[in-house]
Amino acid sequence: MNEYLTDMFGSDDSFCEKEISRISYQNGQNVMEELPANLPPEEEEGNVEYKLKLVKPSDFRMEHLVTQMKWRLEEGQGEAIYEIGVEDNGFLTGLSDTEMDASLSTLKKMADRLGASIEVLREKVTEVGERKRAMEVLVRKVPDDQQFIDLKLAVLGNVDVGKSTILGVLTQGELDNGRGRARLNLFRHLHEIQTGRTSSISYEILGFDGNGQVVNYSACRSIEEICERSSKLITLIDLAGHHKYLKTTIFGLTGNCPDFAMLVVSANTGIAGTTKEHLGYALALKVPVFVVVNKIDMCRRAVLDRTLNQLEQILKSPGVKKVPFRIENSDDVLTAAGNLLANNITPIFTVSSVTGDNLDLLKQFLNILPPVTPSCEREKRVQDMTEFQIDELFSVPDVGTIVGGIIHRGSIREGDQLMLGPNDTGSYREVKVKTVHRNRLPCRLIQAGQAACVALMDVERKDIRKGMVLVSPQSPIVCCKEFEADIYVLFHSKSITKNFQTTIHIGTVRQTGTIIQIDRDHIKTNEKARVTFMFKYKPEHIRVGARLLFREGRSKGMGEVTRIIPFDEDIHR
Ligand SMILES: Nc1nc2c(ncn2[C@@H]2O[C@H](COP(=O)(O)OP(=O)(O)OP(=O)(O)O)[C@@H](O)[C@H]2O)c(=O)[nH]1
Repeated sequence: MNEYLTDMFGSDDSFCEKEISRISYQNGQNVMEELPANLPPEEEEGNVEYKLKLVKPSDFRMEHLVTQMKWRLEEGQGEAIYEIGVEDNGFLTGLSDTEMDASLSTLKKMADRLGASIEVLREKVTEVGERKRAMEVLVRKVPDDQQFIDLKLAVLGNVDVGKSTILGVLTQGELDNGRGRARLNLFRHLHEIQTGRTSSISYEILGFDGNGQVVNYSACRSIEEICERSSKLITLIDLAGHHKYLKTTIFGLTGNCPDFAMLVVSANTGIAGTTKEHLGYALALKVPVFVVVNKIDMCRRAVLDRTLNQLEQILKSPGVKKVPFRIENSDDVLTAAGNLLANNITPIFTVSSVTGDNLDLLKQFLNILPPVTPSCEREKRVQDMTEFQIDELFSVPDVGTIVGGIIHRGSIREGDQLMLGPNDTGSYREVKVKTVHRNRLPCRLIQAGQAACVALMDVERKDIRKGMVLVSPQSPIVCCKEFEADIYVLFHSKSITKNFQTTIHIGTVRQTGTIIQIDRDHIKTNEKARVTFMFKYKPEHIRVGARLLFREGRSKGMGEVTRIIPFDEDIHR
């Protein structure tokens, strides 16, 4: 973390101007070059496979090809990219039409054997001498232990930029009228309909079928139907834009562990209000970001260019160090999705929710967004002891108490015996899982990384609070009221000393805490320190290595938990 990120959180709104004068930039140009004529050499690991041709393979070779496809799909958690007509060193040799047709037919047979679908993403035609073609194909197969491939996407941005509207348009399949029509069905509370502002977190889903076609409410009547028809499902987490709801927004971001964040900016107002702060939080939590500039129907080209330039300066600034990449066509979408994680690219879309301009590019991008966690890491977490973090509570007549949240480790099945806690005195109690639901549908099993709802037997709602966990009975207890952390102050008007009180966010834990020890007299903006925090009210279940954010008024900081001081009830009496 360096000092420039503090500009994201500081109260100094002249940041953009300062940055513009500090950095030279190529006005309006994509920093990425055009897709090269050749690709980088094939990598052994990962989900991308190069195949020069797949013409009439022998039975023996076919077996090998199918096994290899299965492995590539596992590497990509259900998605693999095949580059046909490309040599292992990345050279785009290309194939004649007949060879390409035969290769695609073999690829289709291989996919059929595994129950996977194929979708051609793009084609390159080389015209030097004889006409030759190379193709990029997406192979998708929902892993056996999953109902669909799923990703979580947090939607961030200032108030009124059109976050709920974009979600409404994507999930309902109907354009907006510029006066709030599309966002209407996303609101949860009466006061939200009255003010038009999102104050709580709402979750929407957008599906894609095996051919990359959108599956949403335009053709489906229920969430069940969307889930059934989708092979990839994106959960869109609509977070509030207004400053007043910043705590809820941070909670949504830390508690939901999104795979990606979509920062929405209004073309006519540019970087305003909470935009920089939202971007800063996503960066602090290391969530990959892409930007959607909305409402392009409302402004002149010059105004849009000013917004884009402003954005590019912030993204390129030393604290952010991203490569802004404007998306203008389908080719850009594929380049951006392929480079998002490895090459620090931040794609910038320019759309209108009223005219629908470029929304097809955004949908295409969402369809091919790759999974973030490497498959080996995911597998390790699935095998680990269970830990489910609670971020929502419901009481349903005839069912009882239901907890919603994310399973970070292990798996949960109906009938499992788990420990629920910590309560106010730091203890955990045995509970039995009645049923498990994902996307409002019952399911057999949930696994690490998934968001789900778990109905518990014989537990009263009043005995549970957000931030509690469900863990395996064998799990080591990591409950504490005091913990050590390395912190970094993003903004404080003076200096932070011992006894400083702040709201601490760690995953779904949100509680006031006090610095009771600090390894120096005081810390100011841009400075680091090792501190000991003490929660004000009750012990919490947290882990070493967890990222934390703290915020009080205009003071903001981030850090990492380095040591847990195990909670001993007697000491705290
Ligand atoms: N002309 C035009 N209006 C839009 C567009 N997108 C959204 N709007 C309008 O902008 C207003 C604000 O949209 P919302 O979706 O409520 O904004 P929001 O970012 O979700 O706001 P918060 O929930 O308060 O954070 C509504 O009246 C929309 O109809 C667009 O592309 N063009």
